[in-house]
Amino acid sequence: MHKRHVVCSRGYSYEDCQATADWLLAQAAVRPQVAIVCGSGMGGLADTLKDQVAFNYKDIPNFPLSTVPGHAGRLVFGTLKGRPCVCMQGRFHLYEGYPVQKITKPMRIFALLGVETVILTNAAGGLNQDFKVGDIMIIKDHLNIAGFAGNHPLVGPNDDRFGVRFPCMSDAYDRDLQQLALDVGQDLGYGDFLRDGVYCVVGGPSFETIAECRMLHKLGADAVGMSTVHETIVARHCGMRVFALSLITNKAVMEYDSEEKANHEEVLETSRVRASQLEKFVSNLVSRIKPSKLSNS
Ligand SMILES: O=P(O)(O)O[C@@H]1C[C@H](O)[C@@H](CO)O1
Ligand SMILES: Nc1nc2[nH]cnc2c(=O)[nH]1
Repeated sequence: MHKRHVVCSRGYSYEDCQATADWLLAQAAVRPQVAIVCGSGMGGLADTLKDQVAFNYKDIPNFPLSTVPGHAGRLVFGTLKGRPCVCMQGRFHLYEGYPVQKITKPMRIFALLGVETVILTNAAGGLNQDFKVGDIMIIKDHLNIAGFAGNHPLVGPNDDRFGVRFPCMSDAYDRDLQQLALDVGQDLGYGDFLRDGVYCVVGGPSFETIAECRMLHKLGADAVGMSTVHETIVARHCGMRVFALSLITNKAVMEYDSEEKANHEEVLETSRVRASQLEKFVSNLVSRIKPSKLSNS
């Protein structure tokens, strides 16, 4: 009981999430079916929403703040090809010093807004040697190594109003949405740079050593990044469908004689180069997702 009180008082309780959702519902007329989280340098996606109502994170009650270059810190409501959406122009990462419950709180707020589908995007380093910089990887599964050791967003008292104590994750990434994304990619002529694979989350903020990259690749990861997995787990816990993609912004350094060095500038530059194609890809995907219930917006 005492422990529950401590967790609630930190601002992650059902009531805290509901208060933020109610505040947003009172400010914005759009009732979003789809929530989109923009990865590093991919915030331009949010600018493509029509009839926008946008909030700076600092003005939203009980919302975290973005601290990373390439993450603007705005929540944008609007429509994408006529579909009501909400877009996070900037996300939160463990390395910013936030507890994992805080960086995933927006997922719970989205569920309370009535969102059915979450689309997560990220920048990631390519571990799969067949991948090239600029490839888009549809995430089919993840490795949550920190989660094995207890740094997991669902640690703590479970509130059944969100979801069950022991949620299944073998279906974390919706297979129908993966197939739909492949179809969309083919239709757009993106076949040459569309891949699928396993994403591994690490804590960051340092990029990986050569030995770490080799280890993660041997463990089955095709790409490595610092986000997305925690959001996926919480979104699934709340019953939302998840589609996620990685833009391969750099090749993970796997050889000791390599002169390459991972850096955030390259990440942002690759995102900039692929920005308009990513926007097209996500907006076409959104337009082809079938809502499970009719929206009143
Ligand atoms: O928010 P994402 O996962 O796209 O950001 C990645 C991981 C780090 O925040 C940053 C490193 O360049 O990009
Ligand atoms: N951990 C990690 N995150 C990234 N985000 C973009 N590229 C990378 C990378 O190489 N490693």
